[in-house]
Amino acid sequence: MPLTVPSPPPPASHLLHQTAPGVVACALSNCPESPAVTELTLTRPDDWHVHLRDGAALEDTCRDMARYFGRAIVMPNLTPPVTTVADAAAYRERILAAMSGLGRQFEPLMTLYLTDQTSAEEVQRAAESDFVHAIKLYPAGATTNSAAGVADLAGLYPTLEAMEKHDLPLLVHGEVTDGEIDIFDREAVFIERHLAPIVQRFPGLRVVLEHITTADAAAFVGETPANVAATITAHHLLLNRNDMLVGGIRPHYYCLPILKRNSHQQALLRAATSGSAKFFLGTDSAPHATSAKESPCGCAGVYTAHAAIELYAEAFEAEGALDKLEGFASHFGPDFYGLPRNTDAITLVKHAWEVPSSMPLGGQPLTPMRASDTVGWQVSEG
Ligand SMILES: NC(=O)N[C@@H](CC(=O)O)C(=O)O
Ligand SMILES: [Zn+2]
Ligand SMILES: [Zn+2]
Repeated sequence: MPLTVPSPPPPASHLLHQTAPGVVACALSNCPESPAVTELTLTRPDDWHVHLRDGAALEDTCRDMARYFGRAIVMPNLTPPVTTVADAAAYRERILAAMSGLGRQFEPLMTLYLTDQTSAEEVQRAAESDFVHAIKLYPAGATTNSAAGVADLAGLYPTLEAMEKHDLPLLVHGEVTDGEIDIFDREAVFIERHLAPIVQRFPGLRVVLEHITTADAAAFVGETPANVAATITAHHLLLNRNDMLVGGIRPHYYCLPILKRNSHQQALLRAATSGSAKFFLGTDSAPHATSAKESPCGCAGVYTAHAAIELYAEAFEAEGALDKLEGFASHFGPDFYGLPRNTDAITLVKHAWEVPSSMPLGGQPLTPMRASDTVGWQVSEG
């Protein structure tokens, strides 16, 4: 008599179809019971930190951004920076004009650039406008176009008080600029010296620590109340400093805050895939012409807008956490900003495609992330 071998029970961590709407198979990439996910439908995502630049570049950055993102928090670090509601209104019109030929619904969410001169009246005007959604703090000299940033953080307290009162979120490039502090430590030192005191002093202020790069930042945000959140980029999830520096220096991976060691990358992956609503998608896609990156003094910034959600899908897939992508990419950002979630959807398919070696940026060549290499996911319906 043949023996009937009962099929083994599914592994405890088996993620069935129903656990995430749109996931067509087990979301564990190495699941022995079920084939890997090949298709994923998500609520339309938004990008909560992007650089669209200005002038001729806008047409190119907007084209990539409007492919499937519904909205984006647009960084104000132009030259000169966007410091007033009137500046933001004019910049928004330029973005909408660049978008107009694309036949796409896309909403730019504008931000102001905080300076030592930002007044409580400007904060109130921003809060009362329906298109300025946050104010961005760049410590002076910390990153690209930050020369006009804040020199004296304590001097800003009246402005932060006004932001807390009007419930206008503070976005933070969290790095100290002190020449004594090693570049790899600048985020952790900023948190200890500046961010922790701000969060303590203004408990009602909504704060987003942007593009976090360290275990220290993930832990700080994880431990604070719900008014403090963080964005995480795709490149900080996919890369660490070895990718940038071993076997030759790769200037296209140079960004700020700089890529950290592998243990920090692992902490970011854990935070992004944890399901915590405090961590959400912000690409920090930051285009610079190839000539400005491949230079004796190259600019900081990685361009990912051409493949953003696809790169995040790779990172989440490698963690066996594709079922956590929708919360991170499409739910937690609007929830934090007090905006409705998008109501339509996009579909990603597991299909490798090649990124061009070069893309245009306002008439100049730009080298996108994964240039001449493949990305494993593709948006099939935007
Ligand atoms: N991230 C970067 O490396 N660069 C950004 C600025 C920023 O977000 O810090 C840029 O504007 O180029
Ligand atoms: Zn920054
Ligand atoms: Zn940025």
